[in-house]
Amino acid sequence: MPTILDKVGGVINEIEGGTYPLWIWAPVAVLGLIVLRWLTRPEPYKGVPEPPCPSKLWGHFQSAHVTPAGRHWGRYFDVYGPSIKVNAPLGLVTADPATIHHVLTTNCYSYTKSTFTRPFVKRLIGEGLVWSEGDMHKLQRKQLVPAFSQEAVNLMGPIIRDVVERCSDKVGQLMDQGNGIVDIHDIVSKTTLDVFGRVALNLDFDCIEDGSPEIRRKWRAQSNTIIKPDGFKHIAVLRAFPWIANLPVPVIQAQGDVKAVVEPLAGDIIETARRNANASSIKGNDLLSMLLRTGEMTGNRLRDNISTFIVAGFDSTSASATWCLYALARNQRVQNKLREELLAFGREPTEKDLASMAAFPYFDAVIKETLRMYPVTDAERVALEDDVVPLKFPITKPDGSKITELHIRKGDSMVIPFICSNRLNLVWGDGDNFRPERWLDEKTMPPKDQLTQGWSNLVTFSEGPRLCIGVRLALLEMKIILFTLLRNYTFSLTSDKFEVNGYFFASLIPVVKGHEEKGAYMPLRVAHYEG
Ligand code: HEM
Repeated sequence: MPTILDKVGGVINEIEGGTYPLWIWAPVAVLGLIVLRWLTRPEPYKGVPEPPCPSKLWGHFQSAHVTPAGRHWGRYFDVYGPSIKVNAPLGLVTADPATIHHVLTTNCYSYTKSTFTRPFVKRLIGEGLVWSEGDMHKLQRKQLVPAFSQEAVNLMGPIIRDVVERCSDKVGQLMDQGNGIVDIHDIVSKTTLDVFGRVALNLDFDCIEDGSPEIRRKWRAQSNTIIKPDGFKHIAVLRAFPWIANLPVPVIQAQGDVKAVVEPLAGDIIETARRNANASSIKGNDLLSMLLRTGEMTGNRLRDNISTFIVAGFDSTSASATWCLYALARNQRVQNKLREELLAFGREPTEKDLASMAAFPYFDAVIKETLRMYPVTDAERVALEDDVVPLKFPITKPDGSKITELHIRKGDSMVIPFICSNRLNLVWGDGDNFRPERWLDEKTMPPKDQLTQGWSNLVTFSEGPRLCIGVRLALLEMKIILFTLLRNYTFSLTSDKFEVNGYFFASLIPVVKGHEEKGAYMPLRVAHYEG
């Protein structure tokens, strides 16, 4: 009985007027079908404006990398609106709130981190919550969420205060040693690393007193390698050929160095706890103790998540607090007004006071404005299936008609630069201005339907099922750091010409003009607050 393949082969043989064996015509037919499908595929993101490409060789990579964070895409959004299209592998670059909501919330599990981002995340922090996708993510999230409830986070308050008091004392010493100039980025990042040692593992890294040099040196080395002007080449090559991520190239594998230090520490503690105690007798308000008590997550998964919390939590929180102190140093009026409010409170605020912020309207506004202006990360996604995404801001075609939604094909990628979304001039009017007052009067805020739907209508902590799990912890820690330092010290710029720009690598790294060789650096003039 002739099969369908024999029949197709027969037809081809008839057309060709010859007789070809199956092993010749079958691959030719399959290849032909693939080429035909490829040639007739619909154009990705049809109708979306495509700004000129700055480099034939590097596309937008080089310019986006060497331009301070947000400015490369931001200036296109000012001209073309918040949806633009660029060459693969980036695809759609969007700050449109409706698209963002659809991708991050409504249809979150139909979009995954890209083939570039996932191996990078795995090397950096392991196969924990940030790395996981789909059902695995839902399960891990369910197991971990109780450890990040407001109640659980409030219990971490005393640990954070203890470390931050040490930080405040150290700032005084550094001030004396450095003629009043202190690298705020360095001391705040040591502080948050110490906080995370304690709140994640109940372990004292003692970074404030220059302990645990290995973790600090490795983190600094890897971020400073990537933010160098030619660091984009590593990223561009990895994006084009994601399989390279597995090669034993030092600059690539260095991205796993911090995990390599943290993981054995977490692994040892988990193993000791498993051997020595029954779960209910484990004491401590740190994340590991809490998770060991619930017993829902064990072994390597638990270890990878503890390592995830440290790496995802310490640098993002430290960068946010550092940018806040910088913004206050640039805006003395705001700093004075804020300090007045903090001192007027008259007693030590409890964790509850800090969580509600009802007593601190201006502090609340300053924190929101900092996290609007300086979101420390952004997102990339790849569609797992064909989809249609809505646009809040329709695209006007040359013939005057409007595009109100975009057709996405399986495999299409997109970039969501959070910093541009939070500063979109179309929405905020003066997106690049640090103006906490905008949060104090709802009438001066943009309409809600033009904003994203994450924490405080910002996308800083993402939104939807993958909203940052550590948001409450990050906010409490930031508030304790700022409250403590502003009560004791004043901060100002070192000179009128001081210029600092942010560059992305795992967080928003401050780089000072004229001191680029130092990498991450934020020198500020610090003095005791005399009252
Ligand atoms: C100001 C500080 C912080 C900012 C701005 C921030 C921002 C973010 C953002 C934007 C995401 C989503 C990433 C994505 O899906 O592509 C995220 C996820 C995450 N963050 Fe944070 N984060 C901060 C602090 C923290 C802290 C303190 C922790 C502590 C453990 C933490 C742990 C995580 C984890 C585990 C995820 C993955 C959540 C999931 O996929 O379900 N973050 N964070």
